[in-house]
Amino acid sequence: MSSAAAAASPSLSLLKSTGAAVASSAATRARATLLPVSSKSKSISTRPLGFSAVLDSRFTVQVSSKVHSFRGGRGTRGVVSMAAKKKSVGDLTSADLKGKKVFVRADLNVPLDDSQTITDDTRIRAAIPTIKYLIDNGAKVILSTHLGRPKGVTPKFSLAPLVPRLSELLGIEVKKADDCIGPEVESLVGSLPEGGVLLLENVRFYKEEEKNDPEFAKKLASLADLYVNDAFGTAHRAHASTEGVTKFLKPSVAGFLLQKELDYLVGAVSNPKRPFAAIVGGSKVSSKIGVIESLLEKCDILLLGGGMIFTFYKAQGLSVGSSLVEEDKLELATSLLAKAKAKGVSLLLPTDVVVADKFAADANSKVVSASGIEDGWMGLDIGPESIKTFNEALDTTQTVIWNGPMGVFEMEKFAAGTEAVANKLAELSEKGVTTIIGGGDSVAAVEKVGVAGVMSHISTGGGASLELLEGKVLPGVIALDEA
Ligand SMILES: Nc1ncnc2c1ncn2[C@@H]1O[C@H](COP(=O)(O)OP(=O)(O)OP(=O)(O)O)[C@@H](O)[C@H]1O
Ligand SMILES: O=C(O)[C@H](O)COP(=O)(O)O
Repeated sequence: MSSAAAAASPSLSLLKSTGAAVASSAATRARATLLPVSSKSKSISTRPLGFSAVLDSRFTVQVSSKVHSFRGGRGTRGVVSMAAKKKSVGDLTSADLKGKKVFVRADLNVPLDDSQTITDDTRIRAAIPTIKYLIDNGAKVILSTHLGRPKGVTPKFSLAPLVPRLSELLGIEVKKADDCIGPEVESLVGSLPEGGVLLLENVRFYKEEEKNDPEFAKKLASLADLYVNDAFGTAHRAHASTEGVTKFLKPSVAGFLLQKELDYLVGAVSNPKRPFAAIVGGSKVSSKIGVIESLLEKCDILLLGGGMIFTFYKAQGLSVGSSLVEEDKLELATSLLAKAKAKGVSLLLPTDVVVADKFAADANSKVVSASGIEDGWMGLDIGPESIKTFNEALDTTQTVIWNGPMGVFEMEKFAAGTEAVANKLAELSEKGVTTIIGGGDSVAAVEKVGVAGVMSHISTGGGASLELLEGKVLPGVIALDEA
């Protein structure tokens, strides 16, 4: 049985009582979201986007002595810093590349099904521009990646299934080594022609990779003359092939994908066209604290969805039935709401939810107000009134970043909220709004809805994009040479 009886009036007074900017009507909400914006936008620098733009001073201190800080309205209350640019593969000409052995670290960690067929080749396609550029300029490409999290040599994590797709996309026959270091690899590298590509075996077959072992990094480096890091998805890992190797190879430069990811995720977020909205969902508030806190410093509007909202509801004194709640994060939820209020950020929590009588695709479900969740029911999606409110808020924006689904979108019954956000962002993107999808499940949702092609940027890194948005240092980026 499924009924969609939206309960009349959610307990907005409760939601408002701690200061969350949850307004009581769509019109009021629209005004609420617009009010803080003008005071903020005037004080933001209009520097061109570049991946040298960084989220906070921690990021830049180590890469440049030339750091400019901007202090302005609420959006820049944290220090938004700019550092000198990283050197890019595009800065290297055929004079630099012809005949040179180039170690390219990509993130080709793609999903494979039980028959070892690639089920999503996005990461392979994303790595192609850098490899092609190197091929076209006569370099000998030594391509390295990890696949999965193997413990030692594990046949199911071999890179062999990647070779046909890589060859097809590059239009050349890609060779594969059975190892990533050692005499056999050295001999294959020795016979690589200019414009040839050799794929090394899974670099995580060696435990030394994740330990960032200097001797292992040195062995990888000894294969090549210079280094290109295009593995954005792994840039948050200080591993031998992402960080260690840069100590032995000069120049060490950024690939085109890495550069594009940083342009969007760092550039657009630290210097956004305003109004700037962030949509944060996903299962738990604990895994998104850092990103929420960081975005509260920068955004004008914050929309929250997913399993985490029930911790916020409970912190407001609402009943949440058997919804996902992190009891030890109730105080934190209250303080995040207070922080949003103090910063003048328009924080919207869903005012209605889709509840189910069990966590299953065939559960009975109904729509209730945020204050109407009964015992025995769990919230698994945001409701139609919330979708409408979120859409109205998003209609006022110029930049939107989205991380984490609004509900259990893997089950059709609870996918409407996530799909509505995906469709809204597609519509806004077509109108010129900058739309950035921050990796992980939100990317899967956008692909499921079939609107991936229209977004301004879809990150290839789940964990890496989250860490970047939290303002954390990415070791794989820091280690690269400055331009
Ligand atoms: N109301 C809810 N109750 C329980 N689970 C939920 C709810 N809403 C969303 N989820 C689940 O949250 C999961 C995604 O959460 P997660 O925090 O991993 O998001 P993410 O940012 O996309 O993560 P990642 O980047 O690691 O994939 C989805 O599998 C979804 O089913
Ligand atoms: O899929 C990812 O997020 C990256 O490839 C990094 O993988 P890891 O989380 O196993 O380091």
